[in-house]
Amino acid sequence: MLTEGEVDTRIRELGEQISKDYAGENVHLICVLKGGVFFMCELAKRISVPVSMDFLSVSSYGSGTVSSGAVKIIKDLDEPLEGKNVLIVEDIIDSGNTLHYLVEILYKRQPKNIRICTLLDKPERRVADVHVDYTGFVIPDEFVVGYGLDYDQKYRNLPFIGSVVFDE
Ligand SMILES: O=P(O)(O)OC[C@H]1O[C@H](OP(=O)(O)OP(=O)(O)O)[C@H](O)[C@@H]1O
Ligand SMILES: Nc1nc2[nH]cnc2c(=O)[nH]1
Repeated sequence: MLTEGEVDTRIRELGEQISKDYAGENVHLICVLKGGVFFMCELAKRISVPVSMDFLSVSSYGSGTVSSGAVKIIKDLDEPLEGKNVLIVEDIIDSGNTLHYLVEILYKRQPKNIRICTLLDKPERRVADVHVDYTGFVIPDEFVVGYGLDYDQKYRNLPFIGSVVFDE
């Protein structure tokens, strides 16, 4: 769907935009594991203001076989967020549930502000409201892998974004 060159060029552009927007400030990048890790590392290299980084992992609350959409933190951040310019870095926003609930949880830690940067956005699938500040690419409703995104924990290491064709 997207070549390595297209992704790299877009990440460079996002880094430039973020560096302008945070000029004179620090930015605290938060990676949502595992998928966000490749994008965050590449993005961090393209940001010219001082950067700090932290990592968390979430899982969804299930109720029977149906998920409520809400998430819980299963690996928390190492550092407090109070007074920081927080930029959450994600590989993809799909239903929006992960970020909708995560932002709600993290705001309680009194950051100066929280913004969201995602490499990919599938707006057609949105069910929860999320304000996205930086988007790499808006993509159609197809299942994608690569650049951190997995299929059954595989293909995260592909340096491009591929669309998976499932057999009928
Ligand atoms: O907008 P949503 O519908 O909530 O989906 C987006 C979330 O799904 C993916 O994570 P996943 O749960 O696959 O975990 P992973 O990053 O460890 O693969 C992705 O990295 C986002 O965190
Ligand atoms: N790997 C992968 N994970 C997702 N999570 C939400 N949408 C997707 C997708 O298209 N691919």
